[in-house]
Amino acid sequence: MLLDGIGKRYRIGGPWVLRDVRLELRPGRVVRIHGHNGSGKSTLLRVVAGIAEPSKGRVSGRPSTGYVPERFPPALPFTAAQYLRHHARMRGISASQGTQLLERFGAEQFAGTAMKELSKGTSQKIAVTQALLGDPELLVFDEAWTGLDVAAREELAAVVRERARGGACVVFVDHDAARLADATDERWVVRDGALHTADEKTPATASRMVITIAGAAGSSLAAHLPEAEISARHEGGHRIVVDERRSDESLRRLLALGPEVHIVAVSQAPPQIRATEES
Ligand SMILES: Nc1ncnc2c1ncn2[C@@H]1O[C@H](COP(=O)(O)OP(=O)(O)OP(=O)(O)O)[C@@H](O)[C@H]1O
Repeated sequence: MLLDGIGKRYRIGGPWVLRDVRLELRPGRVVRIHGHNGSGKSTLLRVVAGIAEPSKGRVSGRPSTGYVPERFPPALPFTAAQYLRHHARMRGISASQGTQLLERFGAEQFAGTAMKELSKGTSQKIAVTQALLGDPELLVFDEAWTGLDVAAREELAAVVRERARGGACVVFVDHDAARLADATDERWVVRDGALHTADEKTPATASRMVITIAGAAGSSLAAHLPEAEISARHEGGHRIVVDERRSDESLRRLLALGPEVHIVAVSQAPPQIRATEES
């Protein structure tokens, strides 16, 4: 499947959430999408899943698709089993796969429970199960692991590996940087509406940059730099430590603060400064 020149905004004249995105999704690939909160990851996944229409550009070669949305519709007027049977019918398959998947995720005892009475984690198991029904060639997971218990999280990772080995393409967003780290073939970052290839370094060894600032930068500086990991006063100014992949963004934000903020130096941080997580 190819997304070509994709632009997305939610209203005419509104801001572009995605601009000129090109992404080729190939069989058997596990593709991770990174990005800050609000950068447009879910928007991109909705376009990939075919739930949202792009405002610009073309999507071609769409295969059969299963999608786990970031928020599963609550309070549906079905039991879990009825809901899964309905999806199975729409995909022209027997309902037995739904039952097997529920067993695999440890949720078979909730088949007869009304969807609106399910716990958050069990609802998520149903969301994941419906996406997997019929072995779609493309799986789109927006925080699909969130809310699952440990056993189900491991089971879902195993399913992803199996499906990818079987030729499915899996595109996912997850807050846990370690999720499927060993199985991920491609990493992309949504930044400023554009899609960038991600640095291949793992977060634990990613480089840090130190930005030294002189001038009237007050204690509120950190509020302007949400991506900064450390912000400390230093000889009449500040020192900011930031993941090198976010340093351009920090520099842009600092420049936008005006002439009283003077950037004195930008340098590599010593190796003992490590990232602990990323989004
Ligand atoms: N239905 C919508 N209508 C209008 N604006 C929207 C809609 N959905 C998302 N947006 C806006 O699009 C931008 C990107 O949102 P999106 O949910 O795609 O980001 P995200 O990277 O998935 O964020 P998060 O990590 O917080 O889930 C945000 O500015 C958001 O407010």
